[in-house]
Amino acid sequence: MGDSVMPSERPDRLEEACAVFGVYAPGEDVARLTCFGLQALQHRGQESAGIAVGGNGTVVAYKDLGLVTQVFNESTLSALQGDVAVGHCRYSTAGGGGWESAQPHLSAIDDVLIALAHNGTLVNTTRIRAQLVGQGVQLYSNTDSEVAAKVIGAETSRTHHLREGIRAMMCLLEGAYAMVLASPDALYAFRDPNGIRPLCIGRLDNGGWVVSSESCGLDIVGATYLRDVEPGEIVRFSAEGMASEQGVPAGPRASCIFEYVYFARPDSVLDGQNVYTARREMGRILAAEAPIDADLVLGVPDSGLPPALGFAEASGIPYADGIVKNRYVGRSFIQPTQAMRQNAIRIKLNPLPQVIAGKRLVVIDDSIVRGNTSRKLVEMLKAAGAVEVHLRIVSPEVEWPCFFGIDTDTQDQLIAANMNNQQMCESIGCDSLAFISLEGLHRAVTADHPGFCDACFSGNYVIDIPDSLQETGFFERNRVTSYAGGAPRSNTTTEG
Ligand SMILES: O=P(O)(O)OC[C@H]1O[C@H](OP(=O)(O)OP(=O)(O)O)[C@H](O)[C@@H]1O
Ligand SMILES: NC(=O)CC[C@H](N)C(=O)O
Ligand code: SF4
Ligand SMILES: [Mg+2]
Repeated sequence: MGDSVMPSERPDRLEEACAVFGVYAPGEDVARLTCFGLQALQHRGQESAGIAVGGNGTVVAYKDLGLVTQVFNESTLSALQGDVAVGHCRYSTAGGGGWESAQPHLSAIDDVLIALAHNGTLVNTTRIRAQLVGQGVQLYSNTDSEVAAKVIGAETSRTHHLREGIRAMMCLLEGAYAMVLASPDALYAFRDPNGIRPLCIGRLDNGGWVVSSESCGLDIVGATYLRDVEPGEIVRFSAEGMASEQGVPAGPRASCIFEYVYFARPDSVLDGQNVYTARREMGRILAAEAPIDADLVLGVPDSGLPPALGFAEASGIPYADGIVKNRYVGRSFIQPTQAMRQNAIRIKLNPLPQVIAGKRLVVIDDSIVRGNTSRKLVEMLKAAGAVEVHLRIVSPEVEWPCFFGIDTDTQDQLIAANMNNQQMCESIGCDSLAFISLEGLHRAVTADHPGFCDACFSGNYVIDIPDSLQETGFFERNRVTSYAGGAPRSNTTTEG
């Protein structure tokens, strides 16, 4: 295997983040609860789904390619009986898209199995994978996540303590990880030292425990939100209750700010901040930062709707439903043919000429990555009779790739990394284009901690990006440079 992050076959648009879910609840149908949790988190990844259940001295798993409801039915669920379960929905960032890369990944500790589910991307697995192979450990996929599972297995075999195995993995592997792990009799949850991807804990009425990427996963199974897993923390749920320890020291806090803009569901609360409220506030702030004279404010469904409401409130321009979304078209469920791909947005979005004809529109979307969505959308809106289309985007320009669990493409594909505002406007065909400022975005998101990752906007990566990944992600001119908004630091390290 080469680099951890797939260098080729990137998607056309911003993609998702993966979901993890875990339950410890003896006496409950833990697989069924996990299946419901995964359905609430389906927006985070649609390539594969899997559930592993621990009990009776072992762990069994079932996983396949497809959506949760395609993979699981009554008979697959009823075969998964136990006290503890972990589940996963995947959007691949490392390794291929085949069955063997689907999660959870199993690992053997002598004759006992464990199952691991991972959201995030690890940036330094190449050398560690080679070491594992050298030790005779068999890996079945080329994903970063399976390397983590096998490190935990190998280190636990050596030390005879699962927590030591998890701790060793946390010391060895760098990058973003929110993970849940099932053993035959306990559930573990742990998060990288920077807390990049989200992970929260809830409690069932009967005393069971639930862990979920987003709090909307707790809501669907009737669990009460307790708190988020802390950066570097290992939490264990078992017959002795909940026990916490610091696996590795916490580093600078860098929770993904893009979760609030696009990835997470609006009804989720991440680290104390509700996503809907943050999105509405982003719209308000953008209205103050980039005012425009227009007749109507439209949001691009779904994630553009709350900020459009905020923009309308702050600007006094009436809000209107002018774009209809086909809710049965998934994010990456049915891949269109090449010819259809050009028009993919038409499958999903359709303007309402009855509302927009003859009107000057402000159109709010969450992000522009390659610019394909906005270009097609503006064309459709003008064909439907809009006289002016002013695009307002509630994230700053995406100019840098993400190496922490999101496919934001390589720098040469990012429109804002290649064009200035006027060129983007011409390329997209809009009458004006403005993005929220980075400072404005930070002001809209007030979580219970001060630290966010905003590297895809600022180029300020909290973890050094290995040379091998820089070669696939960055422009030549941006390699081996220092940046970080006036606080220069190297973004270069040699893996290994
Ligand atoms: O500039 P681009 O490369 O086109 O990417 C940006 C678009 O990608 C996302 O939408 P997407 O259609 O993926 O999903 P959504 O329906 O959840 O908004 C995002 O909401 C933007 O609309
Ligand atoms: N989006 C994610 O979190 C991906 C998890 C993991 N890196 C994989 O590719 O399977
Ligand atoms: S680089 Fe962007 S998308 Fe990736 S973790 Fe940081 S803020 Fe989130
Ligand atoms: Mg969109």
